[in-house]
Amino acid sequence: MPSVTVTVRFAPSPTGRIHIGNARAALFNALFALRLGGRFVLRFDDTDRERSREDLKLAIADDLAWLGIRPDLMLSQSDRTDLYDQAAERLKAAGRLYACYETPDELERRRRRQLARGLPPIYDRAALKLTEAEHAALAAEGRRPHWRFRLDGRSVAWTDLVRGEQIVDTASLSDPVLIREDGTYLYTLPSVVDDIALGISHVIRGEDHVTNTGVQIEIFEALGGPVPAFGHYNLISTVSGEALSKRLGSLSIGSLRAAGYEPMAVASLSVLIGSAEEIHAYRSLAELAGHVDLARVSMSTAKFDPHELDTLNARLVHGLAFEAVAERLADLGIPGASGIDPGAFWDAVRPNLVTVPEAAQWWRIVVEGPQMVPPSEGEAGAAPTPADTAFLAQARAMLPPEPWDETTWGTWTKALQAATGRKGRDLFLPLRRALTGVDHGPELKKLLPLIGWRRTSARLP
Ligand SMILES: Nc1ncnc2c1ncn2[C@@H]1O[C@H](COP(=O)(O)OP(=O)(O)OP(=O)(O)O)[C@@H](O)[C@H]1O
Repeated sequence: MPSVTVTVRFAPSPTGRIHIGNARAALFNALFALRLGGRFVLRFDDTDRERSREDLKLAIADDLAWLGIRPDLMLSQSDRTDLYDQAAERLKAAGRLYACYETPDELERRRRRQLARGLPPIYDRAALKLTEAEHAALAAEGRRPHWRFRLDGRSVAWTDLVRGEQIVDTASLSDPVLIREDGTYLYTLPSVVDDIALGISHVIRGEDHVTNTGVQIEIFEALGGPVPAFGHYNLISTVSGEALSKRLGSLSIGSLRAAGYEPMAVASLSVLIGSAEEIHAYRSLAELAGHVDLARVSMSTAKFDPHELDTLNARLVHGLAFEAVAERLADLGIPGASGIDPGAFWDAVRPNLVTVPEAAQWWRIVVEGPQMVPPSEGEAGAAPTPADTAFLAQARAMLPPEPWDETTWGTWTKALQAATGRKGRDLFLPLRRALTGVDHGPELKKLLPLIGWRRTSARLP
C-alpha cells in the first residue's frame, strides 16, 4: 500500500497578531508533522483584502519562529486567485455553483418570514429557479451576482481525529456563498482548492470549523480531490470564559514574548490544556510532540490560566544554565562593567525568578541597593527600629574582611548571634532588609559575595 505523505497546514488570516488559541492550532499541526515526519505549510488566508496586512504576515511568521515552528512552505492565498477561478468555473459547469442576486435586506426579510412560520431559516434557493431571461434582465440592470454552492443535502460523515464519528446534515444548512458580489472569494473555496493542490493529508483545526467541514467535504468531492482526514480540537478561552480574537489582541503571543515568557512554557501549556495529558513544560517541540495525542484532547473549552503559565515558566527558568541565558542577561545590562561574575549572579537568583527578565530587578538590588519599587508585593519598606539600627551598626563593625565566598554569610551571622544573642528572624530579617530592601529573595549566602564588602558596608548604618 502506498504510504500517505503527511502534510498539514496552519492557515491564519493576517488580521492581527496570533493569540494563544492560534498557537494551539499551529502547534497541533506542527507537532503532528514532527511526530510523523511530515511537512508543515503556513498559508495566509488573506482573501479579505481590506483587513489583511502584509506586515502581520511577517509578524505571524516571526511569532511562529519564536515558538520553534519553521514552515516547510509559506504562501498567500491572494497570489493564487487563478486556481480558485479555475475551480469556480468547474463548479459552475457542473451546476454546483449558481448565481444569486438577493440583497442582504431581501435575505433578512425572507429569514424572518421563515422563522415566523416555524421553518428553519435556510436559503430557499429562489435563484435556482431564475430563467435565462430573468438572469439577463438582472444583469442588464447592473446587478452583480454572488455565487452559492449547491449542497447535496445529505449526511456528510467523517471519523474525526479528536471527536470520533461526526455527521453534518447539509440539508439543514444554507447553500454557502463562495464568491462575493465584488468577485472576491470567501474562505471556504480557496481553502479546499489549496488543500487539494498542496496535498494536505490532515486538517487539524479548532472546533469552530466542524460545520464548515461538512460543507467543505462536499466541495472536495465536487472538485474530485482527495478528502483529507480532519481533527477538530477544543478552543481556548480566557480563564473567565471569554473567546479570544486576533483582532482584539487578547493573549497574543507577542505580548507573552514581550513579558519574557519562555517559548516552550507557552507552547507546552497551549497544547496540553484541555486534554488528558499531564501539564508539564517540555524543553523542545520534539519532546513535546511525544506527549500530544489528538485522541486525548477533551471536548470542553480549554481555559488558559496565566498563573499556570507562571508556574510552568518558573520551572523552566529554574533549570536554565547560565550559558542558555547569557545573551539575554547581557541585553539586560548584566554584567556590564560591574566586575560581578554573571554566572554566580544567575546561580543566586534563578530559583527566585518566574521569568528571565525579572533578573534585572535583582541585578539592580545587588549593584545599586534597595530599590524604591520592591520586586514583589507585601514587602517591608518600614524604617528599622532603634534596636535594629544599633544591631545593623554592630553588624557593619563585624563585617569579615574580603575575599568573600558562600561561607562568609554563615561566619558573619554566627559571630553576630554570639555577640548580640539575636537569632532566627530577629537576626536575619533586619540584615536582609538593609541589604536588599525586601523580605524575601535569593539566599543571602549567595548574594552577599556578589554585593561585596564596599556595598554591604554602605547599606548598613
Ligand atoms: N480560541 C481558539 N482556540 C484554539 N484555536 C483557535 C482559537 N481561535 C482560532 N483558532 C484556530 O486558529 C486557526 C486560525 O484561525 P483564524 O485566523 O480564523 O483565527 P481567529 O483568532 O479566529 O481570527 P479572528 O479573531 O481574526 O477572526 C484556526 O485553525 C482556528 O480554528
